[in-house]
Parts: sequence; structure tokens; C-alpha cells
Amino acid sequence: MPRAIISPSVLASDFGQLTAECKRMIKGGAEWLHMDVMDGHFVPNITMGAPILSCVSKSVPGIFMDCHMMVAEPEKWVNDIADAGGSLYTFHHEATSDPLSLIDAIHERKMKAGVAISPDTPSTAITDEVAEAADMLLVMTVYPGRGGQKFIDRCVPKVTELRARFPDKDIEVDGGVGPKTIGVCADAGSNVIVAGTAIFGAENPEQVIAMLKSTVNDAQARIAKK
Ligand SMILES: O=C(CO)[C@@H](O)[C@H](O)COP(=O)(O)O
Repeated sequence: MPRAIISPSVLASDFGQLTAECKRMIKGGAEWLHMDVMDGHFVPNITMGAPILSCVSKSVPGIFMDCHMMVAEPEKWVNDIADAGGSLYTFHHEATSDPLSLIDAIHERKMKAGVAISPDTPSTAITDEVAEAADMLLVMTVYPGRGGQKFIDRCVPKVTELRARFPDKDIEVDGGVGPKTIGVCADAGSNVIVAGTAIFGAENPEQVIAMLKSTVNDAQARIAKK
């Protein structure tokens, strides 16, 4: 049964705050830290790249960096992100023509490989071969590009479809996920939860992390009994 993993999407305005928030989230129960890498091409924004991630991994020992590569040429950054200490390298299905070779390249550098689909990409775009080679599938529940957007409900059936096809795979949801939307995500079968605004905007982030986690674990137990 896939276990609940909470991966806060770290929001920070400087490096000191970034590392402090990562440490606070780990202390507060987060297993992973979701690092949004945006290149200004695949998405309009530019965020951080390998040099920042390298500093984070050195400053936060033991961190699991869940690197979400919102980039136009995901093949280009595998070595840099691996050298920077990336743990999971998730690329967008829409950004590559050869996902299997990319997954091999990611595994060669000892990172886990994730495949993301944007809201307009159907779950069937992820073939059985690609899903089986990958360690995680990411269903975006907003258009990639920035935090704080409204959860798109019509993306949820894609989680259900992928969970039915791949009962043991880690399935991540990302975008507008929080206490109001976790129920449908968990019931659909997602077990890796990314949340930015819902965690960082809360008075008590630890409570939100615990609530997200218990909702997923309860849903997974129900799904396993069916
Ligand atoms: O990558 C993205 C959006 O592009 C997400 O990781 C968001 O940054 C998550 O933030 P919230 O939607 O939870 O505020």
C-alpha cells in the first residue's frame, strides 16, 4: 500500500529563509521538500536552478529534494540536478519526446524519476512502459507556473485512472491542494501530496501536514480493503 508522503512546495524570498523553512517542514513531519524549478520557457516564471539546490542540500542534511522540473529541455539538467543532490527528478511528459531514455539517464545518476502531466494532458499519455519505468507519476491540479492557484477538479479522474492502472506506484498531486481539496485527491488514490499556500499560509503548518497525511493514510487503507 503506498504510504502518505507530504512534500511542501517551499516558498521563500531569500536563501536563509529557504533553508530555515526546509528544516522547519522536516521537523513538522514533511518527508520530502518539493523544489519548483522553472526556466522561463516551459513556464513563464524563472525560479531556482542547480546552484541553489546544491546550497540547500549542503545546508539541510538528509533532505529529500523532490525536484519538479518545469523546464523545456529536461534532458539538459539531469547531471546538474544530480550533482546538486536532487533525490527525485520529475520532468513533464509534454517537454520530451523520449521519456524512456530520460528515465534511464535519471536512474543512471541515482535519482528517482517522476513523470508529470499538465491539466490538458490525458492520463493515457503515460504509457504502461513509461509508468512502469518511472518511480512516481505527478498529476498537476493547476497549470504549472506559480503557486496560489485554484485547484482544478477535472484533473482528479486522472488520478483515479492512474491508481487503477498502477496500484503500487507513488502518485503525486500538485496545485491548490490543502485541507479543502485533500479529500478528493486521497479518495482518488494519490499518496504524495504537494502543498504550498495551504501549508505556508497556515497558522500551524505542522497541523496541516498531519491532517493531509492522516487523510491520505485513511484513504489508502480503504482502497486496499476494496
Ligand atoms: O509547481 C507548482 C505550480 O506550478 C506548485 O508546486 C505550486 O507551487 C504549489 O503551490 P500551491 O498551489 O499549493 O499554492
